[in-house]
Amino acid sequence: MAATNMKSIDEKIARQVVRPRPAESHKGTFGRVLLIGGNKQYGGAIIMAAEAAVSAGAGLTTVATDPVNFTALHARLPEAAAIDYSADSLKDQLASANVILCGPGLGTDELAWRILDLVCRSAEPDQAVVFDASALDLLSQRPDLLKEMRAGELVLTPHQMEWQRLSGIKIADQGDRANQEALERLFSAGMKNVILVLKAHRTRVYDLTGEIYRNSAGNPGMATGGMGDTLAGITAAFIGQFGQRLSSVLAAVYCHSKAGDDLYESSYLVRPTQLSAYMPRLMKRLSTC
Ligand SMILES: NC(=O)C1=CN([C@@H]2O[C@H](COP(=O)(O)OP(=O)(O)OC[C@H]3O[C@@H](n4cnc5c(N)ncnc54)[C@H](O)[C@@H]3O)[C@@H](O)[C@H]2O)[C@@H](O)CC1
Ligand SMILES: Nc1ncnc2c1ncn2[C@@H]1O[C@H](COP(=O)(O)OP(=O)(O)O)[C@@H](O)[C@H]1O
Repeated sequence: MAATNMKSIDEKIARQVVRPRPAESHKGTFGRVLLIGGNKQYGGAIIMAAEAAVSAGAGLTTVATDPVNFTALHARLPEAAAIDYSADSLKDQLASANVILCGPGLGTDELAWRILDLVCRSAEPDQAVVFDASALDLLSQRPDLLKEMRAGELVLTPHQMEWQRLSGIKIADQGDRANQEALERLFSAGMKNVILVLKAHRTRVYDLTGEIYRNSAGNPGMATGGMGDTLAGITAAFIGQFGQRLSSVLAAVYCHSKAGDDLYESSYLVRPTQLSAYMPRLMKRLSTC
């Protein structure tokens, strides 16, 4: 196992990543993000993820979902385009995206398996893939799919129960050494750009170099369904506009929790949609002073 070294995820990292926008930029500068998920039961999950992606600065956002969610998505988020995730056009969308987020509210039925298989097989080295929620539950039954992926960057964002399913490590035993070893088992030796975001009260981020990062922000007001979908959307947007880099993921983790902390100062709980709405102001502050 590689040597371990703990670092803090704090405002300094976020400030280095969230820089002022170049004057001559356009929507294409900030990434094409494709979000896949939202079955008939969990349309809210992919809508929250998409709202987070748009609010965190994704240049172009497309949502591939069950058509039953189209009206709600268009009403809630006119900035995003929508396609049917069971249609052949998903292949074209997968080919043209810079960042693919797969999983929020996807479910675990046969269609979900087909979609996951397509994402795993089609991702190219110039693309980043973020797996969250249902996609992680499916991958816990077929972890071999991960080893075959060619994506330039692969980000897994499990909470502790999802990580238990994927790694086989019980929540009580999820120490740094065990987590690192499980990550190394899940991926081929040659894969470099793999990032594990293990969500909890103090989220930890691991990569295959042995570095470990511990989040310094976050609060119990964020313990609300949809908060992880929101982090996944912010993460995809940050990779899309700031690049396929570990620092983009660390900044996303920090900004998500810092936004939660700012709102928690005057509110008993933090709704995921409020957190998303606050993101542009937080990013402006981080980028300017
Ligand atoms: N409005 C919506 O449509 C929502 C849909 N969701 C989707 O629902 C699907 C299944 O999610 P479920 O929440 O039912 O099942 P999960 O598998 O996500 O969670 C199962 C249980 O794990 C436990 N757990 C233990 N440690 C935890 C930790 N550190 N953080 C979070 N949970 C922890 C919790 O008690 C939780 O009820 C996913 O696809 C997800 O995206 C959720 O994101 C919630 C909101
Ligand atoms: N008590 C807490 N302290 C700090 N952060 C929290 C707390 N509870 C939840 N969070 C954060 O909220 C998010 C919850 O993610 P997740 O459980 O996947 O939600 P969902 O599946 O409902 O979208 C994670 O980023 C987690 O770190």
